[in-house]
Amino acid sequence: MSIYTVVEHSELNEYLKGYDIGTLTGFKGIEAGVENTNYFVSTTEGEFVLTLVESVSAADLPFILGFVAHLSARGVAVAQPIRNQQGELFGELKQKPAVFMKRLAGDPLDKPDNVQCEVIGLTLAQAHLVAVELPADAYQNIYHWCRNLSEKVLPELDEEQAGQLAAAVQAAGDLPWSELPSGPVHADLFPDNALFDGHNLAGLIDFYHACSTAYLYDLAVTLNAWCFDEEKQFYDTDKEQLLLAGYESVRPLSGQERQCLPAMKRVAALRFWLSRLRDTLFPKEGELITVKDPEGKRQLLTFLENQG
Ligand SMILES: Nc1ncnc2c1ncn2[C@@H]1O[C@H](COP(=O)(O)OP(=O)(O)O)[C@@H](O)[C@H]1O
Ligand SMILES: N[C@@H](CCOP(=O)(O)O)C(=O)O
Repeated sequence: MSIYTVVEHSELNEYLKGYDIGTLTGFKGIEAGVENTNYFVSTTEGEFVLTLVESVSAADLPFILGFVAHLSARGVAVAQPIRNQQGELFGELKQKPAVFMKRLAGDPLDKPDNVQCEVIGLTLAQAHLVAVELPADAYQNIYHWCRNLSEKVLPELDEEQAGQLAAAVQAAGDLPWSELPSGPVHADLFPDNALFDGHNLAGLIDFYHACSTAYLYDLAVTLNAWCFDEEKQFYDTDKEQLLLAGYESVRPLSGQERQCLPAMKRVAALRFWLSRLRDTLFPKEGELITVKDPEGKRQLLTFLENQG
């Protein structure tokens, strides 16, 4: 559980006065999540999720929440952000940017099945098609991001891991980033960021990694997260084929994207190995904090490197 910032009843009551979503009847810290503080909030008007955003600054939120609001308005299955009485998508509570979203009915997935993989592939492609309508603001060069973080992390690693990390960062720089179709993407579409009710997708959540970058990177992150079982060290090719088929039923990959996909899956593995290393080696302070094991992503990278 990650609750970095504790909110009192009176503080939430006061904050709710800036919204037209009823008065407070109850609230509870959420026992999942890694990077932000989340509460389930019940009011006389319905069920909501309050997020105190810890992972990005307020300056990033117009892009992130504008992207989610656009997806929602265009009918992509995402949690709907709530505007306050000033028409803004976020305010401030406990000196943190604070966001209300409608609470979705489903549950986050742990181990997705084949049908859920196909559904997520299709939904991801719908998001990419609609994202094309937005300006590609907040461009993130994933290679530079990895290179910068690797400089901080490398001195802490043993020789073998440092060698693997440095080689993977160099390989990430070899991809033709500027030639690949790019736009706003989720960038963290793990199964715990998709709420399902059986095979019905209630919606995608947690857009706080959203940025503009190659759509293929977003697809690679999603493939790795949905098809690789970190405990069993098993990349499920049936799931991969179904996820890709779902995706390409809406947005077929170009020849270049298809050719770059194996290398991009290695970049995606590297990206999350690095962020988990950072969170383990340099933990944030907080009341109750979940840190995911970096080793699973290093093993995924090794698996993908051995595949060639
Ligand atoms: N709109 C929503 N509807 C229902 N549950 C939600 C919603 N947003 C977040 N949650 C719950 O909160 C948990 C943590 O949210 P998440 O955005 O993944 O946090 P973090 O950014 O800290 O990783 C989710 O796993 C889910 O249980
Ligand atoms: N998905 C990332 C961690 C980011 O946390 P999230 O809860 O915001 O998705 C990982 O698995 O390393």
